Amino acid sequence: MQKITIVKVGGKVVETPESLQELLHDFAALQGHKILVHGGGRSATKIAKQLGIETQMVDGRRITDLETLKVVTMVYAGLVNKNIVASLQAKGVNSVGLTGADLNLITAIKRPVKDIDYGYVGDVKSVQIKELTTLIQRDVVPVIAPLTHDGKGNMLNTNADTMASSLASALTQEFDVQLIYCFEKKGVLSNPDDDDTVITNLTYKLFKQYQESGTIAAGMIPKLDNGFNALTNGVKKVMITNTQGLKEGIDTGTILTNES
Ligand SMILES: Nc1ncnc2c1ncn2[C@@H]1O[C@H](COP(=O)(O)OP(=O)(O)O)[C@@H](O)[C@H]1O
Ligand SMILES: CC(=O)N[C@@H](CCC(=O)OP(=O)(O)O)C(=O)O
Repeated sequence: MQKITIVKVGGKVVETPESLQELLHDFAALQGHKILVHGGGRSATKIAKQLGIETQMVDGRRITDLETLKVVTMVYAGLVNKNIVASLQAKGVNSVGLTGADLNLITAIKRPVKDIDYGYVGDVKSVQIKELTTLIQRDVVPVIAPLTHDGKGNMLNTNADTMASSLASALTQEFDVQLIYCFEKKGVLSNPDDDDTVITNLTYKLFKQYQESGTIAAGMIPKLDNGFNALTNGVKKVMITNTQGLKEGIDTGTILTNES
């Protein structure tokens, strides 16, 4: 089976031009088939503010009302995605920017309202990899924005970590998949205030213990849930790291493991 690397890059890296360029430089140097999934939550919040739209967050999660949906569609599928594609072209990487609506790649269901109404947020329903695989086999590098569609004509805002995990899981039908979550820290830390406390191998059991003690918190919880889901679904390797971890042949950061 051919190999593929899926890199997910988060909001803080995307938002700072220097760190984004460093990431794209390392991504461009990666050998073999690859996909970049990007976030951009912080950029969306900033542009919304400039447009006079206030961002509402509940427990760190965005409430996507109709006006916010317009903003995230413009920012994720437009500003962020196309700037990444242009930068990759400048580095000799022939890439194509896609959302989940393009090629009918990812359909989602609008999240049902329980205690909180998250608005136009999509929970992934299905991933169609046929057309994507054709592009990949032609050495095109897909750059994927965190948006899905509901099949009835509506775009939905979907968490970028979940998009990456769902894509990685679906692509195991055709490829040996490795998934790398790239963010601003060296990895998952056993002391969140000390960057030199990277947990090199993390089991699900240990993750839950750290979550219970509050050591692993906030955005790291859904990121790890998504990462372990991918591992369960047959993804060969899941790593959480910074841009350093992308450099060929270097295993830095945290590797998720099934062994206990
Ligand atoms: N134990 C931990 N180790 C590393 N980061 C942690 C930990 N606990 C919480 N975090 C937080 O998780 C955040 C990453 O989640 P998130 O902001 O969703 O990532 P992304 O930048 O990919 O969107 C980090 O910025 C960090 O503040
Ligand atoms: C539904 C949902 O959570 N959507 C996210 C999509 C962007 C994202 O995931 O960006 P980061 O990777 O930078 O956090 C949001 O709007 O914040």
